[in-house]
Order: sequence, then structure tokens, then C-alpha cells
Amino acid sequence: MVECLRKSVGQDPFFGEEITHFLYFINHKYVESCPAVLESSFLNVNVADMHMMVSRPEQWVKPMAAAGANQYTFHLEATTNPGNLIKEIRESGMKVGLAIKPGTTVEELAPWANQIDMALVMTVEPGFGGQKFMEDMMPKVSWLRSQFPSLDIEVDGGVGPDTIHKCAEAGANMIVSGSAVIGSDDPRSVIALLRTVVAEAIQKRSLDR
Ligand SMILES: O=C(CO)[C@@H](O)[C@H](O)COP(=O)(O)O
Repeated sequence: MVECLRKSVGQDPFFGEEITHFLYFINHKYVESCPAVLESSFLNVNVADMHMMVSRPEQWVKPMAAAGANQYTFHLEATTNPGNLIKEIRESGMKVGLAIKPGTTVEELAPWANQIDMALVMTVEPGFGGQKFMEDMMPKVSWLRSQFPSLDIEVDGGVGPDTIHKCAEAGANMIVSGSAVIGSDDPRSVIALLRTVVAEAIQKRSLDR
């Protein structure tokens, strides 16, 4: 089943300023349809971050760039040649995100950290929203922040008002939140809370330096 999930973006201009995190988890025969879906979606988003939870991510770089994607995030586990894929993404004009599943160590990501724009630390097993936040992934975020102070570090999975403080204090500056936002009676206030907590943690880190 293919699910091209648009998060935190709608017609509401409030959401328009967020980065839109599009998820692809797929079985291949459907993925061809997604770039066309995205092209129509990009009309009202500022930045489209494509989280490609697919095997053989190489094959979708060009279609996603053509559809207007700004950032292409692939999983380290899904390729045998991360360096070549990073080069292809850059040559297509997109920023590079590199994601690791819970079972992948942050040391496996480290050799690529200076070549990417963003590291994505999954705090659930890729597959579907609404799963429980895996707090034991936070040391990965802390280690990345300590080694790469200016790297964008994203956390994805089970993030909401109850878990955002752990993510922000560990050093995450980009947050994917699905159920906590979409399932809320007041998505605006949830997004505002997530942003405030992260902004305050960033400010505290800069003061502590
Ligand atoms: O990436 C995935 C699953 O593969 C999800 O973690 C969603 O991206 C976030 O959904 P919530 O966990 O916030 O509901």
C-alpha cells in the first residue's frame, strides 16, 4: 500500500510556514503515482521534505526533484552506496537527509554526517504513525549534536507534547509529528508548543556554549 502522507499542511496559511514532511512507505508498484500527487501538493507548501522509506531510493531521486521536492531523505539501511546517492541528490538540486532506523547505530551514520544537510533519527520502527516514542534513541541525538553542532537533526515517531522536551533537550531542531498534530482538536497550538520547546532548547544551548 502506498501512503503519501501530508503533515501539518492544509489550506490554512498558519501551516504553510512549516516544512511539509511527506512519507513514502511503499510497495514499489504504487510509487510511480506519488510524484504526480506531490506536484499537485507542492502548490501550497514552502518546503517539501521527502522521507523515502523505500528500498532502492536511487530510483526516485529524479522524479521527486522534477516534482519539486526540496529535500530527499533516504535510509542508510536501504542503499549499498550512500556516497553515490548523496552525490545524485545534490546534483538533482535537492538537500540531503539521511535517516537511521532504531536498530542502526549513530556511528554507522557518522561517516556521512559532513556530507548531508540533515540526519533523521527514527524513534519508532518505520511503518505507520501512532506508535510509542522510543526514548532510548535520544543518546543518538545527543551524540550527533555534540559531534556536529550545526547539523540539522530531525526526530520522527511518537513526538508530541509529552515527548518533545526529551527531543529538544537531546539536541533535535527538526521535528516530525503526525498523530499528535493531526489527532489534536487544536493542531495550531500543538505545533506552536513543539516549536516553542525546540526554540527555547536551541537558545539555551547557544547560551551554554
Ligand atoms: O515515520 C513514521 C512511520 O514510518 C511515523 O513515525 C510518522 O512519520 C510520524 O507519525 P507519529 O508517530 O507522529 O504519529
